[in-house]
Amino acid sequence: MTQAVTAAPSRTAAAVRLRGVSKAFGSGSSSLLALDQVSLDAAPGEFVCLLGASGCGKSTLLNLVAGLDQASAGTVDTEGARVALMFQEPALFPWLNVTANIELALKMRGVPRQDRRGRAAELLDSVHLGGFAKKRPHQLSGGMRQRVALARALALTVDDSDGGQGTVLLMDEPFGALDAMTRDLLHDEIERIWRERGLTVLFVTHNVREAVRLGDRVVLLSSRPGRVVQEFPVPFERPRRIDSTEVAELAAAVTDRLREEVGRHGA
Ligand SMILES: Nc1ncnc2c1ncn2[C@@H]1O[C@H](COP(=O)(O)OP(=O)(O)OP(=O)(O)O)[C@@H](O)[C@H]1O
Repeated sequence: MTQAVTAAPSRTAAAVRLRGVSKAFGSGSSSLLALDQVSLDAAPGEFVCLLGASGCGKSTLLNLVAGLDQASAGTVDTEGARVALMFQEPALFPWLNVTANIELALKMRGVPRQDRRGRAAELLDSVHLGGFAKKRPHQLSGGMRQRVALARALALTVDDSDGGQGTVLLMDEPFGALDAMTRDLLHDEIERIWRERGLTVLFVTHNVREAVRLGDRVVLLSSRPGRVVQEFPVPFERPRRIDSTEVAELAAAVTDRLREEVGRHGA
């Protein structure tokens, strides 16, 4: 294996900082501890993948970072960053065309009416959907719908002062429902957009190879309750191929560790 290895850039501040975060659902004897004392940082511009068995609290963790839910203990800090969330289901409004779906997000972000059409066109160009502005969601493939969902997430974070720097994008298995070929293309796309916009990404997936293909770092969570078990830096040069030897080898090591965890908890 002769692939070049690049050192991770030195980073100082954190865009996302979790310290001793626990989350319990319910109370008394029926209470369920979903996250237990999770401490985790994502540096500005870092791509962090969260991996774990089903039910280990990955979505709960993203919801806490998004401010959609409150931690039972500990602190969640996003340093004033704009935070957007993207899910496995694109959840577009079916009665609106692609442009109108994006314009609605821009409206929610407070972009003046006269600027919305142009901004929506820019965002659609950036996800390579410039020719599909008038289509309704049902006229698009699953991969295209996820591109629209990505453009909409970016629309919710527009800020002219910094061109997108200072945005935290939370992605909850965004490509989980797509076929392998489409997913591969979208890996290239999200990597390009992440780079161009200097986004900080927290990316939840069940797919170990996907995590190694995309992440600067892969964070492995245990289940019941979710705890950080191990972090794997991914030092390989980008762009990576999901079927490359180096990705496969590291993914195998991560999978072994994941199996140990799943075995321990009987999930
Ligand atoms: N609102 C809720 N009320 C009660 N329990 C919840 C709630 N949300 C999540 N849980 C429980 O917390 C645990 C963690 O759930 P979460 O959805 O965060 O896991 P996950 O790792 O994202 O799972 P998956 O990989 O299957 O999507 C699970 O046991 C789940 O049943």
